[in-house]
Amino acid sequence: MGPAGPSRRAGPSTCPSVGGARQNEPMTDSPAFTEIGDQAAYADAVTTAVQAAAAYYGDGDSALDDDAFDRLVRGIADYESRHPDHVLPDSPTGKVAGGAVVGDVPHTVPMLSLDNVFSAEGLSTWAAGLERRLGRPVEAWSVEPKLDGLAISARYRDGRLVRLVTRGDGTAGEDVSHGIDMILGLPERLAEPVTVEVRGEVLMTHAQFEAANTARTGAGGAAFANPRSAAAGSLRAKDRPYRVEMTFFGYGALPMDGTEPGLAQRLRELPHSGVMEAVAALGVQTSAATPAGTAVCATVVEVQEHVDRIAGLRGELEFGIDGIVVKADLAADQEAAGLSSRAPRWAIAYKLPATEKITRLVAVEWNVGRTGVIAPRGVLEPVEVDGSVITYATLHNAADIARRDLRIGDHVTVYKAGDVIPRVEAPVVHLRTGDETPIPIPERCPRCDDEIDASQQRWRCAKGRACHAVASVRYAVGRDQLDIEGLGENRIDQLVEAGLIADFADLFFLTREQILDLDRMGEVSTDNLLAAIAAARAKPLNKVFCALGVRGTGRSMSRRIARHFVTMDAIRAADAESFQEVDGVGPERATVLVGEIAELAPLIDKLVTAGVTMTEPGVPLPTPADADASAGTTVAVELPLAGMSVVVTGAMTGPLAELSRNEMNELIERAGGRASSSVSARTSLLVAGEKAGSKRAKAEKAGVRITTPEEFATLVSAFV
Ligand SMILES: NC(=O)c1ccc[n+]([C@@H]2O[C@H](COP(=O)([O-])OP(=O)(O)OC[C@H]3O[C@@H](n4cnc5c(N)ncnc54)[C@H](O)[C@@H]3O)[C@@H](O)[C@H]2O)c1
Ligand SMILES: [Zn+2]
Repeated sequence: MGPAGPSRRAGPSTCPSVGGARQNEPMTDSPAFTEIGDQAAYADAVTTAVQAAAAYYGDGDSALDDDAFDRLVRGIADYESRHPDHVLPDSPTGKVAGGAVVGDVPHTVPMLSLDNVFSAEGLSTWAAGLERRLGRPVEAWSVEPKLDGLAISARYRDGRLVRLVTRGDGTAGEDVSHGIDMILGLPERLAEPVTVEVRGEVLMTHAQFEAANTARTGAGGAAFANPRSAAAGSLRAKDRPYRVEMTFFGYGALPMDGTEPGLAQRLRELPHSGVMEAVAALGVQTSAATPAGTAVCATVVEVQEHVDRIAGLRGELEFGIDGIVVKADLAADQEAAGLSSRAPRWAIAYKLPATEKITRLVAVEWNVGRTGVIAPRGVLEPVEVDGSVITYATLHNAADIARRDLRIGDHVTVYKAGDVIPRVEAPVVHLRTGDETPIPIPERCPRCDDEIDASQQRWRCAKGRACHAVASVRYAVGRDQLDIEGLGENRIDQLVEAGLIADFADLFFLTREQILDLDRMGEVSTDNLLAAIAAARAKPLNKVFCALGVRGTGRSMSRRIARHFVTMDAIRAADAESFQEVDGVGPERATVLVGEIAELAPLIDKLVTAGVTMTEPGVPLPTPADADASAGTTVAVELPLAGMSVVVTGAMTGPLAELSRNEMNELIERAGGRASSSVSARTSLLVAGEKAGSKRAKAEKAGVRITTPEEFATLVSAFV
C-alpha cells in the first residue's frame, strides 16, 4: 500500500480525513463513514483496509488511526449494501480481524470480535433486539471496560501456564508462548492445579509504553506508535535484545481438553460475573482489578449509568480503553442468543470516541515559562481528538525529543482523553518519506538569547525568572495569589519596560507619580491600583508564598507549607529534611524547594522591606516548650476536619454556593483537613454538589463517605 496516512492524499476514496472523500455527518448511532463512489474506489478501499488490518494485527504498524480505519470499513459496508454483486472475497466486512490474519494453533471455541454501538439509543436498541430474540427479558447485564490491547488465550494445564495464543482469524491464532514471562497479571502458576483456558486482553499501561519505547529506541529500534501496537509488536517478537513489560486483564474462561468435569460444568453454568470471580480466585488479574471495575446491572438504564461512569474515568486510567463491553450475564441467555460468524449476539461494545489520532508535526516552538524553564511544544496539523480540535501538544523536553527520534514533518500519534493536556506519543516511523527534518534544538534562550542551563532534564534560561519577569509578575498578582486588580499583561509590560519594576516586590515601592506618568493611567485608576497593592501587603503568608511561584508548588502546596512553618523565617531556615514533613513533599521536591527559596532570597528580602505579611494567621506560633511536638498537632485535634483528606466535586449550593474551588480548598484547610483533587482509597470525605460525575462514582465504589454541600457547610460552619 502507498503510505496512506490520514493527512496525506492517497486517492479520494481511501483517505478518510482529507478532502475528496465526503464525510457523512454522524447521526446519533451511525457514525461517519468514507463515501465510496464506484467499483474501482471500492476495490482500492478494500485493499487499503486489508493492508491496514494486516499491519495492525501484525507488527502493529498501521498507516491509519482507528477512526480512519473504522470510517473506511463502514464505507465499504455501505457500498456493499448498495452493490451486493460487487462484494470482493477479501472484503474485511463480517470477518474477525478483517480476515487479514491467519494462525496455526486452532481455538477450541472461536475467539470472536464484538459488534458496536455508539450511543445510549444504540445500546437500548441492541438490548431490545436481544430480548426479542430470547423471547424474555435479560435478567442481568455485566458491564466492564473495553481494554485497548489485543486478545489472548492463555491455556493452563494442571495449574501451569503452558501456552499463549493470539486471536488470529478467530478460528486459529499464533503461538506466542515465548512472551509468557513479560506479562503481569497472568501468573505462571494458578492458585489451584486446574486445567482451564483463560481469555483476556494484553495491553501496555502508559508507563509500560514509555518504558518499552525507551528500551527500544535505546537499542537502536524505532519508537512504537502507541501502546496497542507496542503490545502487539512486542508479544509477537522473539529474541529482542531488551525486555518489555505488559499487563493482562482477563474477561473470560472456558473449559479445554483435560478440564476436570466438575469445573467444566461450573464454567458452562455460572454467569459471566461468577466465572470472572472464579478466575480472579485462581490468581489471574481481571477487569475487576481496574478502577473501572465490573458491575452487574438489572436494567439497561443502570447499564447506561455504568457506561457513563466508566467513560468519565477514562482520562484517569493508567491504560487505554476504547469503549465499554456489555454482556448478558447469565449462561442460559448467552447460550440462547448464540453467535454470528464475527461476534457473539449476547455482547456489545459501546464505543467511545478515539483518544488517539495520527496527524502531522508541523513545527516545534520553544517557550520560556515564568520560572525560566524552556519547554518545547509541538505544533500540529489540526486534528479532532475526543471531541476537541488539537493544534498543540506537549513534548516534555529535549532529551525526550531525542529519545523518541521525532522529526518535523513526521506523522505522529497524539493522545488526549478528558481533561488531560494533549501529548505527542511517538512518530509513526513507517510513514516517513525522507523529507522529515530534525527538530531545531535552541542553543541559547529563545526569549533573551542568554545561555541555557541544560544541567537538568528541564532546561532553564541562565537568567532564571528574570528572563520572563512579566510572566512571573502576572502570576504573582493573580486572583489566587496577591489578587491585585488592574494589572493586566500590557500594564505589567509597560512597568517592566519603563524600568519601574523587575519583579513583583517592586510593585510595593511604586509612587503615585510614577504610575500617573504611565500611558492611559488616570487619577482614579491610579488610586485604585495603589489601594489594591496596599491591600496585597496584608495577604496571609500562604498567598505571598504562592506568589513567589516556587517551582513545584501551587495554591494548595503553598497553603500546606504556610500552615506547617507558620512564618517565612521558618520556611527560609528549613532544610530538605524539614520540607519532607509537609504532606506531599518527597525528597526530590524538597531539594528543589530549598534551591528555589535560596534563589528567591533577594526577592523575599525586598518583600520583607516592603512590609508584606510574613506569617500565617490562625496558626499559633510554636512556643519553645512544644518545640519538638509538631506545631500544628495540638491545634489540629480540635478542628472538625483534622486528619481528613477531602475532595470537592460538582457545583456547590447553599451557604457554599459562592465559593470558588480554591476557596473551598482554603476552607477545608482552615478546618484542619487536606484538600485533594482526586478520589482515592485514602480520601476521607467527598463533598458532592450538583452534577457530580466520575468522582462521585469513584467514591461510591471505594466506599468513601459522601456529603452534600449543605451538610458540609454545617460541619465546618465555624470556618465558613
Ligand atoms: N488502525 C488500523 O489500521 C486498524 C486496523 C484494524 C482494526 N483496527 C481497530 O480495531 C478495532 C476492531 O478490532 P477487533 O475486531 O479486533 O475488535 P474490537 O476491538 O472491536 O472488539 C473485540 C475485542 O475487544 C477486546 N476486548 C476488550 N475488552 C473486552 C471485554 N471486557 N470483553 C470482551 N472483549 C474485550 C477483545 O480483544 C476482543 O477481541 C476497531 O476499533 C478498529 O479501529 C484498526
Ligand atoms: Zn532567557
